[in-house]
Amino acid sequence: MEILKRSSEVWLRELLSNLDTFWETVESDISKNDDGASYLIGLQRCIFNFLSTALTGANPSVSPDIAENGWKMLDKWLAIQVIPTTKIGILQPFEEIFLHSWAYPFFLVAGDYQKLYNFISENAGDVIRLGDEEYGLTRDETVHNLIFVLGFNAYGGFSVFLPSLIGRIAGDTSGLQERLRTEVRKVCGSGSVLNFRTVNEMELVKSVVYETLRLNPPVPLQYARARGDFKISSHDAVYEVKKGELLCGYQPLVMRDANIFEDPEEFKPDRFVGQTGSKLLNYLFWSNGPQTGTPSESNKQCAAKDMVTITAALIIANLFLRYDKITGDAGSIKTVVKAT
Ligand code: HEM
Repeated sequence: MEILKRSSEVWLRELLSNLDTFWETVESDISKNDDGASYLIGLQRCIFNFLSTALTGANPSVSPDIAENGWKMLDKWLAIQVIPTTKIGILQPFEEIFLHSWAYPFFLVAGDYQKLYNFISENAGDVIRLGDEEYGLTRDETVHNLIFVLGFNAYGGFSVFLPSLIGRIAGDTSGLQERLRTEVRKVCGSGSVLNFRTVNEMELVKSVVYETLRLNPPVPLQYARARGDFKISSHDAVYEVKKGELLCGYQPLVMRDANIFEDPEEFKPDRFVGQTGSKLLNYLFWSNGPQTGTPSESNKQCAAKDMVTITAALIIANLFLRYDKITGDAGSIKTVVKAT
């Protein structure tokens, strides 16, 4: 949380400059390919460069190997951790036997991990000093924790979330793009620039972010072991939970609760707009807690709960300052029409 607070100035600058590079690459790829261009590699590169600089202060541009391959190193490190819990959908029981039955050994990614370790250790001086002076952490502890927050929480989370957000917008044919564009340009017109304050005024943009997280929570499962006996209530029943029992929360089910959300299976861009809409934020749980909650050391809610939604809103706003229209899906962009 301290790192997030300290990084707020760098955050916006790094996000926007890396997005410029990303969209320039997409434009150049589209111009070479009539069928459109896959953007996932460019997006991951963008997210990695932006987050590494914003969170740790280590800018990948100082290391050609990390700038070129850092995102790939994290992908492999993430893969061996999440494959045992991820449904692939191939023939059972082989998936259970071969993919979900053991933890993968660290040596498979040890070389790349060491490169990331050295990069952070050599280039994240301010944050490492902070860990030492304010929190009594050794260099080793700080670097491992930075790699985890950067690689798993931040890079992993955005790598899953952003394709579904971009795909939702690029694939829309209901007129949503026109409405988003109008809102963004109204707020950012007449001399106002895009920043945390102006993006906060964009009600529809924020609602689209929330609605995407409601229908496609990037981290669908949460587990926890009860620390004591307690009772948990649903709309119509109360369940007793005993100390030590393992609980599993499945977000896609929770956030399609028909008692709370009208037409729960439908993507409604305006769902969270206005006073009635904002009450629904009490039931938006993508961050392992309600959107109206506060992450703290005494809960397990995503430390970057607000940064994630505001960053996603900035990405949409930036898109509609740059383009009038885009078409594509969660993996590729087919066409872009530059802002007139
Ligand atoms: C789209 C991006 C993100 C998503 C979807 C996401 C989602 C989540 C979720 C679901 C949890 C709870 C995990 C659990 O206990 O089961 C969590 C925890 C956490 N997230 Fe995020 N997160 C994102 C981005 C970030 C970023 C950018 C940071 C950077 C600081 C961050 C830092 C954390 C931390 C430190 C925790 C652990 C909190 C604790 O255990 O007390 N997350 N995140």
